[in-house]
Amino acid sequence: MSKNKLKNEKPDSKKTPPAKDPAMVLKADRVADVKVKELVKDERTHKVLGVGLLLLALLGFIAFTSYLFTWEEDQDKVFRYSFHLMFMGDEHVENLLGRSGAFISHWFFYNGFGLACYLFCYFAFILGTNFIVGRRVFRVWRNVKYVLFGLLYISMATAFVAGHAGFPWGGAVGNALNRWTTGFLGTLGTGLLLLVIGFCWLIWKFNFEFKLPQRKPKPKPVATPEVLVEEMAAEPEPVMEKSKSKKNGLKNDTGVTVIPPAVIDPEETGVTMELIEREEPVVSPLITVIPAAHAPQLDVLVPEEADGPPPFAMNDEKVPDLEETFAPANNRRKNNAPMDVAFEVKPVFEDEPAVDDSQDLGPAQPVSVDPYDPILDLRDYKYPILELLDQHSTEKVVQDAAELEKNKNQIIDTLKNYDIAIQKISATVGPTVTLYEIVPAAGVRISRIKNLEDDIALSLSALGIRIIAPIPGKGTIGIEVPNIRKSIVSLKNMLSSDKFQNSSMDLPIAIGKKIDNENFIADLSKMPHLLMAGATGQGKSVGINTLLVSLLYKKHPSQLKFVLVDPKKVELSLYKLIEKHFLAKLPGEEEAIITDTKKVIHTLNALCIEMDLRYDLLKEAGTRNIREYNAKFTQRRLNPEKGHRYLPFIVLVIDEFADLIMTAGKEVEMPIARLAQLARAVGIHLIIATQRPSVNIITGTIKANFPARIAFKVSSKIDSRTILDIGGAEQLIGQGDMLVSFNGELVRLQCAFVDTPEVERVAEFIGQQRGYPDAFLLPEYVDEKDLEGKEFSLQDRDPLFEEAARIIVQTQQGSTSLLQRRMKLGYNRAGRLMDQLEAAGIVGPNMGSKAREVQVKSDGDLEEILDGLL
Ligand SMILES: Nc1ncnc2c1ncn2[C@@H]1O[C@H](COP(=O)(O)OP(=O)(O)OP(=O)(O)O)[C@@H](O)[C@H]1O
Repeated sequence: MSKNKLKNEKPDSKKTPPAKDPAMVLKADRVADVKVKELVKDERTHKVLGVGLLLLALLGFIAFTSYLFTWEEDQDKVFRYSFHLMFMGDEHVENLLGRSGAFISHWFFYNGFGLACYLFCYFAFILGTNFIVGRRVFRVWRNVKYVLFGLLYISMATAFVAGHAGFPWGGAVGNALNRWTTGFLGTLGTGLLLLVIGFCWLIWKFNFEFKLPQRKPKPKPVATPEVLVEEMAAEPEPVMEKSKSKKNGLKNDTGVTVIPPAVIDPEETGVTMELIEREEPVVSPLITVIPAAHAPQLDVLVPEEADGPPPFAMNDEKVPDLEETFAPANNRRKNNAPMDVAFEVKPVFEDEPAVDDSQDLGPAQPVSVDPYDPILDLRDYKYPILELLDQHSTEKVVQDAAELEKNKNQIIDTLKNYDIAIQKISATVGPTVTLYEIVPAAGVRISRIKNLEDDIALSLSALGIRIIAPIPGKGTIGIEVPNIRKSIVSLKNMLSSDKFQNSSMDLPIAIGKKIDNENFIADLSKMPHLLMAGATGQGKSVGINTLLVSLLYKKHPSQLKFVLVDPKKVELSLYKLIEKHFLAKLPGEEEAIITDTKKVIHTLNALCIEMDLRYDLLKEAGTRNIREYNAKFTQRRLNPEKGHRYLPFIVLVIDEFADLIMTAGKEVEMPIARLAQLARAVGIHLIIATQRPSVNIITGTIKANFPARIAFKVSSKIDSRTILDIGGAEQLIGQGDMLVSFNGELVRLQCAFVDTPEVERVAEFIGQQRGYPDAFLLPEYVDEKDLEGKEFSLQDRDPLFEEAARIIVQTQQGSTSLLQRRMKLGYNRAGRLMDQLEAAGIVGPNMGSKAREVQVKSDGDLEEILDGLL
């Protein structure tokens, strides 16, 4: 004993007296406590426990089965020696598991539950499996209930059937239950009770259908229109049914509920799915892509168990098998610590295209219960088809095993240099970068890794490394490393995805793919405005085209209008082809795409007027937002005679914001800030892009009102902070590599790519169709300065004077806001008109909040007055 003590003592223990200080004792206790906790939590402990339980299940099974054949021979000895039998070396028993097998199985069978004892083996098996696999393959609580029920029912039933046989079929428990119940209900009653319980259990489990033979249906009377309407109302809308079926499963003809595989939650159902049951993985010469919804975790380090082709591809000519690929790694394993770390490559996610190329992409046309449908004006309008877009190179993500292996080792080695041990590392290969997700060994603080962020980045020193410590919502650390072979994300693929096709968003924009290759599709109307920045040549213009084309594929010209501001004069000029369908402009303007700063100011102010007008309309209609308003309007509950109209969404796009702020400063900033603050509810949304994300361009006022921001690669960490409030965008690798900050989350995406010729084809496709007679006209804006100093006289009266006079006399309402709405005017101009009408004697003086009195009562009188003014 004393030797052991000496062994455990540290070399310098002679110098340090044994710690008697209570604080130190406490501390030591805490350390021990922490160690025990870690040990309990450690996944290796769980695995060891799992193996132990499986062994127990197997041993129990062997002992019980052997007992069935040997109980007669061994029973005597067990009765005689009881548990001492196990320790009596000279006693021979017949049970395959020897004396302990004989005693334990006797105890379980004879004193316990008879045949039902096998349920204990079953329970040890499911617990063991759960521990080894590390998740709930079987639901424990449900199985506890089954086992308890089974123990009681089976033991009693077997005791009842076996009667007074020598073998303990139902064990002591079964016999006792049987005796009591037979005394209580009699033998017949007990038999019936057991039958009924068994039958009920089967019904509960399998839910049989009990059907009486169907009666011949009576011929239906011919449906009257009312009956038809009722039936239609009772029938769920097909679109609704589809979305419902996604969640809850779909009833088929046989009444069986079919749950799509992706919906089955193993946690929920206790069912695990195997790859074999599902569609074949998509195999390309470059890579095996397993759609994520179909793919459970795939551990590539177990090649013998991997079914089907390997998840890697090495190069175009040669696809070696996994054993070959990992041979050098395995050899190194003996003397290289990094190899001990579990390494897992996550399968690549792929969205299934929902439609074929030639399909019309318009949203499902809602069944209109109301005669008013905004799209009827251009009822023949065809949504652009996917064939107009190109597939850019291979879309398949390339997983290069050698590259993954090399990076993984470098990461492990680097972290080892900083004394950071790793428990597990997994890799998710995205289109441009691979995310290595690291689970640090127990006891390693994430904050330590965070502090070492710069050093680690330096040691890994590849261009574009970004460290995320910790990954939000997980206790892991992410290291993003650029791929040697990057893949382009074609907009075509994103637009054909199920997610985009079936989206019910108001303004869906396909932005790009996440690192796990999931399509990132957002609703601009929820964002509700977007700020984009990036140094020149990093993918901003492509990004803007991506957003615009996404919207063009999903919206009808009656539902959406763009206001395009392009100070560079070239970027957005392609869109002039769709002027009569999708563009908005100021009245009297030649060009819809605005390139001149002065006109930008006018347009922004006109948009502010449109916003105010829309708010008036919403208020009058008693609605809170554009959706409610338009719904009411299409139901014909709003009177167009009173100025109500269907409101399309308006998206303002400014391609180079820096130029505008430099030349016009506050004049541009103020209306933009106002729109950004208020325009969301009335369906006006802003997308603002800039090359120079400096603080004098993206001012506090602007930033505060643009919660959604996109950063392409920028030139400095400061720029990244200006746009995202955090560094990282300077580490991006360009060509559409981007960070999106939205809803408080920062996501790295590869922007979807759409080339200029594709945009041109889409614009031509739309442009050659019948459009509206003109672009959508914004309200007129008259600069205050232009009017200042002009003495009012009837000779200088507004060109709209006569029109205003007619409206006032026809409606007999002397209201300024009526003029604003009906004539799409700003408040100032409508006010001026009203003053002129007063001067001409058409309306009375201002009466505060009440409408003015209309002094001319008939059209005839008005014409006389107007003639007199000429
Ligand atoms: N999403 C993308 N995927 C692949 N390549 C891209 C992507 N976006 C941009 N690129 C490549 O980068 C080039 C420059 O992109 P883009 O013209 O959009 O840059 P920019 O930031 O708008 O530059 P500038 O500000 O000078 O107009 C493109 O011609 C294309 O080759």
